Amino acid sequence: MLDLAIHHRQGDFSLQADLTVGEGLTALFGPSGSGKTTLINIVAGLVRPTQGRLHFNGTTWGDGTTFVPPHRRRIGYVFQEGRLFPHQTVLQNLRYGERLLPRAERREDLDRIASLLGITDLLARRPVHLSGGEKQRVALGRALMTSPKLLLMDEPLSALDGALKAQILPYIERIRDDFGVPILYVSHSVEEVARLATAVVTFDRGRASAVGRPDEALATVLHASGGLPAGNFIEAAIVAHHPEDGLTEARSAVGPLLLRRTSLALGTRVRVFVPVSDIVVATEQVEGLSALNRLSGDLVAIEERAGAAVTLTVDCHGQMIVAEVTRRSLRQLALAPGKPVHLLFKTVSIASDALYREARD
Ligand SMILES: Nc1ncnc2c1ncn2[C@@H]1O[C@H](COP(=O)(O)OP(=O)(O)OP(=O)(O)O)[C@@H](O)[C@H]1O
Repeated sequence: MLDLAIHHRQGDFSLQADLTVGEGLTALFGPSGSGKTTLINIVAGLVRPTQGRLHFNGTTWGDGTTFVPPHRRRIGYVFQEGRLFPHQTVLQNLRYGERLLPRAERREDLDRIASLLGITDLLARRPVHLSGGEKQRVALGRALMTSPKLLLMDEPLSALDGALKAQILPYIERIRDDFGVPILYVSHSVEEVARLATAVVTFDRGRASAVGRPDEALATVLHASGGLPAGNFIEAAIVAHHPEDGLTEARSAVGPLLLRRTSLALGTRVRVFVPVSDIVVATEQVEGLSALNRLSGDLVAIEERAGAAVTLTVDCHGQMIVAEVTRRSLRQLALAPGKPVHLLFKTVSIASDALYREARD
């Protein structure tokens, strides 16, 4: 467990963070320049905070009197662009991480890591002969070969295009699920965070907010930023498959959900992303509509935005769901806080890549 309370000033920028980070993958999420990299550099010992304390699993890494240098923290660090040693082979790059450790502390097996990351056939190559995605997998392997107690990943996928990203995501999921090492993961990408994170710390102009659930943190951030694709993350468990209709049924706190057919096993926990733009708002139960998903709740907030759009927040059995209507619909439906509403959306509108497997049971 990582426990920190720090204040750091660099130039005009100041960072304030008071957090406890547990196991799993904790995403550090926020706009450019909000302090994410500064925070992980402080955790790594590469930047010494102006003030504060940092403890890891009961050991003090830094406070007013103690400062544990980076190489004694047992941290694996994966950077945006890999930073492999260009003149060494993949095997030598992997062994490098291991050589930093006394023999008795080497826990990781090279064959296992190479196979986990799908790089066994690349061991004799030099980085110049690897694709971007392969390089990043080797960088992940090198970090794991140091038998780290904590992994830091600073936008490890941001230099890769969409298809390569999609190839690497499952490897990061495996590391998260198989290694039992806490991961701090810096990202700008909602999709990455939604898929990978078990917890999220949001950053806003140097202020790191407490660790929260991914769906709540992301919904709040998207809502506040007005960023697209704004939407709702609904946590659910797969309860039935209906192959005859090509549908999968899931149960969630907001009600039953019908999804496009997936091959996930019954009981698997998923996060379903429902874009705001896909939700239709009704004040009465409507029949004769093709939308298969219907949630009910009470309107709790109305926020008029620039242009024609109005954002509604609806309390559906305790979870806030955000929807959007036009000003005209707001008037015509006489929407007001406290009014019961129904939210309808089509099953088919849930894109397959918006269905995320939950990290842990
Ligand atoms: N050595 C430094 N001296 C002064 N200011 C710095 C230094 N390093 C970073 N900064 C400033 O601190 C702020 C936070 O930077 P940081 O790299 O932590 O942000 P970030 O959230 O990781 O951004 P990005 O997502 O773009 O990587 C920025 O305003 C940056 O310009």
